[in-house]
Amino acid sequence: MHYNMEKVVEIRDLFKSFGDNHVLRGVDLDLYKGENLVVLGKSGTGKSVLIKIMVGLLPIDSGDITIFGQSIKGLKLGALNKLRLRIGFAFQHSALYDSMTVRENMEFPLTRNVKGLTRKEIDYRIDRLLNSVGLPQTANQMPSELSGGQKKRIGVARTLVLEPEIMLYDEPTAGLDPITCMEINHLINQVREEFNTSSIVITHDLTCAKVTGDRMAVLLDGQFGAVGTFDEVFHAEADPRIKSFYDYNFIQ
Ligand SMILES: Nc1ncnc2c1ncn2[C@@H]1O[C@H](COP(=O)(O)OP(=O)(O)OP(=O)(O)O)[C@@H](O)[C@H]1O
Repeated sequence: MHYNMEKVVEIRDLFKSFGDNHVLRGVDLDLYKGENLVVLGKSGTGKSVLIKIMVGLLPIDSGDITIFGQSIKGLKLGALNKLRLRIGFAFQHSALYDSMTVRENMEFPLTRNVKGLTRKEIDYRIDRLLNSVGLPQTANQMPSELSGGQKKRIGVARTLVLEPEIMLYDEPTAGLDPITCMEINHLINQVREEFNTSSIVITHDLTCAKVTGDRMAVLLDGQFGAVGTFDEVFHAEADPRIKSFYDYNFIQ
């Protein structure tokens, strides 16, 4: 087991609706320190909504989320921004700025959020991360010159530049070929080892789930219907809704 029992995120009885669309209906979930937690669920079940609530981009209807022991409900903007800096969000579409080089892309969040760093310190952090993701040679390239997998790696490196304690990966392997998917899966595990992060990985990719996840949490009809290791969740007597998901998806 890679993680310990200290909770970094506690979600309790969380409700979120948009008009008549009752998306989250009493969600409970914990993220433990050092854990990779995979969130699975059909399209439109509310995975992204949950992540957006966590980083304060959407308000809570009722229930609560506690992050690093602090309730996010009613948090003032200053405190929310401080909390957000401890959470790294690796977007589905790596979201690099097309007009900036890789180095500039990484420098931008750093100089905007951390004051007083010297040129040497900035370069040291960027070079270290480019090495960690295996792409030191791309520093002066434009995003348009990178492959899809390389863009994802740079997206992860850019997220890590602020040294987050929690990483949120939104469909990290979407649109990649199977070999590149595997490289990204290994990168997610490597990031945990190297930077001591706790992570939530949202994915539809069961290979990604199996390789990266300590635990799976399956969102079904507004609640986590099953939470456990891959084998605990995907077994022969599982809920038919999970089995259909599993049969549809499973590769090996
Ligand atoms: N800002 C919003 N306003 C209104 N409805 C929204 C908003 N954001 C999300 N929804 C609705 O909430 C539901 C859940 O959306 P969400 O994006 O969380 O799904 P998801 O599980 O992440 O799906 P996918 O796997 O396709 O990314 C959808 O029905 C969506 O239309």
